[in-house]
Amino acid sequence: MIDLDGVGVDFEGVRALEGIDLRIEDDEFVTVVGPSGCGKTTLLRAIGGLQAPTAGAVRIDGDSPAVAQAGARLGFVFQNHTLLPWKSATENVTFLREMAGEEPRREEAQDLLASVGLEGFEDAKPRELSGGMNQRVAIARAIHLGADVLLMDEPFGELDEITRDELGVEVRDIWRRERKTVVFVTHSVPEAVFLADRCVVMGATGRIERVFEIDLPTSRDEDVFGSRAFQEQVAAVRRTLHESYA
Ligand SMILES: Nc1ncnc2c1ncn2[C@@H]1O[C@H](COP(=O)(O)OP(=O)(O)OP(=O)(O)O)[C@@H](O)[C@H]1O
Repeated sequence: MIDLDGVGVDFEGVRALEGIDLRIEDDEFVTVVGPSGCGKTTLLRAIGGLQAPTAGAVRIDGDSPAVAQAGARLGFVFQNHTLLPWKSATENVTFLREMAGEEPRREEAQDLLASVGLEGFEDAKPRELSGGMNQRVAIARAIHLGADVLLMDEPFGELDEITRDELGVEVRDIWRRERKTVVFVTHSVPEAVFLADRCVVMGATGRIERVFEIDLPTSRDEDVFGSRAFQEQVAAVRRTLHESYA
């Protein structure tokens, strides 16, 4: 369980986060949505131990994020996939465990690559793969690391809309299969609603404006985008954002 208790972050004169109280249960898929500069990345960095809060505390199963990170319980997937350009897809997936002194588990890595749609690309280098394919490798890498918690910051931000939709469906499938806790930051309202069990809407002041329980089937495919339930919830989240920024 991830517990944020009164978390605030100040950067010399800029209040990026204020009074964030949020509890994320194990195996939950939580999205964080809001416009540029509202503090989404800072929130994710605070959860991941990459940014120390100036107020309040973050706990992951009772531990500090630094302890959780040292135990490889946190996996990061960022907009820029941060793969090593000279390594193959398989080597990029196994690399972090090797760094920790383990024997590479190539077969397991290749099964994971197949499960994210990359069968046949095991030996390809990042430059030989599209942006969406490289993000799939980065997701496989985080899962291979054995992290219980995936922290994803705009991982599809640079991809075209169709690829984003496809990857969204895949990430939900992976999440269901692997039983991970996911915190996923995006500025896309439809993406935030499609992926989430709960969607956290950030307000202009670096605060949580509202948390929506998303009422959609657990198993979701592209058909969800056309459903009335989906469109109504997208509209409700949009209304909250517009009210907050009015
Ligand atoms: N290292 C830093 N030093 C100073 N100010 C910062 C730093 N990091 C973030 N900020 C400021 O904190 C606020 C929140 O930034 P943050 O990156 O968390 O927003 P965001 O919602 O993720 O934006 P985006 O969607 O553009 O990535 C912004 O005003 C930003 O300029």
